[in-house]
Amino acid sequence: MTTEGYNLFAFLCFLGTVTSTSYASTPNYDTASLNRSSFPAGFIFGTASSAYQYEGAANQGGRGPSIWDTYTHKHPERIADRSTGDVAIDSYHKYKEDVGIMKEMGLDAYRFSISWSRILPNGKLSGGVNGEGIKYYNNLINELLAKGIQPFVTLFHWDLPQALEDEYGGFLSTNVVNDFHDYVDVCFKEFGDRVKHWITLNEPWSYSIGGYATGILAPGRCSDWQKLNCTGGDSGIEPYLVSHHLLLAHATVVQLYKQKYQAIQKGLIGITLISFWMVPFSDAKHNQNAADRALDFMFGWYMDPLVNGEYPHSMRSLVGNRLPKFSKEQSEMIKGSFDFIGLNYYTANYVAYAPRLGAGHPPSYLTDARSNQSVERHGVLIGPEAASNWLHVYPSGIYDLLLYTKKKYNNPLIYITENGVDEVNNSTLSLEEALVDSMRIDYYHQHLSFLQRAIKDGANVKGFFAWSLLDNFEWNSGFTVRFGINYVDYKHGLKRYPKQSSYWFKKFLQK
Ligand SMILES: N=C(Cc1ccccc1)N[C@@H]1O[C@H](CO[C@@H]2OC[C@@H](O)[C@H](O)[C@H]2O)[C@@H](O)[C@H](O)[C@H]1O
Repeated sequence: MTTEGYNLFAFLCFLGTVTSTSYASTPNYDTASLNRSSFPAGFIFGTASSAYQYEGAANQGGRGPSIWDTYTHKHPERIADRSTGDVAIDSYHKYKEDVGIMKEMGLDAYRFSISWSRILPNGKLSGGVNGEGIKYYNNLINELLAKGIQPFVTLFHWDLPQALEDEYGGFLSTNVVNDFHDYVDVCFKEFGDRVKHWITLNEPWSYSIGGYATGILAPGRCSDWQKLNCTGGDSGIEPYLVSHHLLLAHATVVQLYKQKYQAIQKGLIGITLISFWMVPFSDAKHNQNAADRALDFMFGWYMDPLVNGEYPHSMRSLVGNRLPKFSKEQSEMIKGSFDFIGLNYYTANYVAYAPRLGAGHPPSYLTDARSNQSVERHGVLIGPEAASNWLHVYPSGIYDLLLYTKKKYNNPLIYITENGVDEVNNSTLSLEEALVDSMRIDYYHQHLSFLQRAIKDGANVKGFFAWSLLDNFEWNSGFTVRFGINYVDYKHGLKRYPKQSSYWFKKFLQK
C-alpha cells in the first residue's frame, strides 16, 4: 500500500468508518488525560525494529549470511512456523513507505539495527566493505532525516556474520572484539555525521541466554543434559563467556567512539539491556533476596560492570570461577562506558527462593541464582498473558524497574528502547478484525502512565520506543505472533495497514 493509500485508510479508520468488532472491554483510550504534553518538552517518542526481523533481501545487495540465516535454514523446526527472515517484511525495498508511516503517525525517532554482514559480508574488514550495504543505510538515514525523524542505530541485534561463527565460534572467542571494533569503525565513519544516538548491543542477556543456555535463539547452544536438541554447548560456562566478550566488545567500541569520533560528531553512545521486574513471591526475606538475585542475574550482570567495573557480588559468589574475571585495565575500560542506558521493558515475574535445583545435573545459569521465576502465585497470573507465554502485562513494573535503576545505579540517562505486547497471528480474522488491537492501546496507555510517574519521581528518562512499528519476523516465534502497531498482510504483498493503536498513537503524539 502506498503512503497515500495508507493515509486514506488511516483516515477512514480514524473516522470510525472501518468499524471494529466487539471490544472485550472499554479500556482507557483517553488521550486528553495522557498525551505527548504529559511528558517533558523534547521527550522523544519512537518505534523500534531490527535488521533481520524487518529487512529481508537476505541474499540481495551483497549481504553475507548471518547466524540467523543458518539457524532458520538448517533448523526450521526451531522456528514456530518454520519461517525465515529471507524476505521478512521487505523493509529493504519498502523503507520509504515505512518512513512515511512514521511521519504520518507523528513519531520523532526510529530505532533500527545495521546488519553486520550487509556491511562486511564475511564479518572481517579484510573481506571488504559492501558498498551496496553502505548505500542502503545511507538511503534509510537520509529518508528519516528528510522526514524529520531521528535515527537511533543499534550496531548488533543478534545477527552475527556466519563467517565469524565458523572461524572462531563468534562471541565464544575473544577474537570477536577486534572484528566488532573494525565493523563499528566503518559505521561511525560512514554514518556518524548524521547518526547522533548509537546503541552498541541489543540485549546481551537474550543473546547469551537464548543462544547459549536455552538454545531457543541462534546459534542454539545449551548443555546436552537439557535434552533440547541443542547444537552442542555448556549452559554452565558459555553464557558467562559470551556475555564477558559482549561487554568487552561494547566497551572497546565506546572507547573508539570517544577517542576518535565523539568530539567531532557530537553524538551519544549507549547499550540496550532487557530486564523483567522481579516480584518477591511473598514478603518472606528469602523470597525478597531471591528477587534481588534474579535482578542481578538478568540486569546487574551488565549494569554492575558498566557502573562499577565488576560483576555483582551475588554472581561472583554463586557462579565462582565459571564467571570470567576482568583485568584491571578491562574493568577501567568498561566502568562508565555509556552516555545512556537503553532499557527494554515488557513484563514481570514472581521470584521465590530455590535451593540448588536440578540435583544430578552440573551447575548452570539455569540454577545458579538459587531462584525460581514464575508467572503465577496461588493460581493467579501476575498479569494477563499476551500471545507470547513469557509476556504477562504488568505495567507498574516499568515504574519499579526505573526507580530501582535510579537508586542502585546513580540515576543514569535512560531511553526506553523497547516496550510492547503481542497478539496471536490469527488467520481466521478478517482484515478489519485483525486491526482491532484494544489490548495494545490499553497496554501502552498503562505503561506510559507509569513511565510518566517514574519521570515525575526523578527517573532520568528522555525517550520511549514502542516495539514495534510493524508486525515482523519474531525470532523463534516466526510470524505466529504480531507486535506491530501497524499490521502487515503476509498473504497480500506485505501491505501495511494501521491497527487501532496506530491512530491512538497519532492522537497521543499530536503537538
Ligand atoms: N525478545 C526479547 C527477549 C526474549 C528473548 C527470548 C525469549 C523471551 C524474551 N527481547 C526483545 O523482544 C522483542 C519481542 O520478543 C519476541 O516475543 C515473542 C517471542 O516468542 C519471540 O521469540 C521474541 O523475539 C523482539 O522482537 C526483539 O528483537 C527483542 O529485542
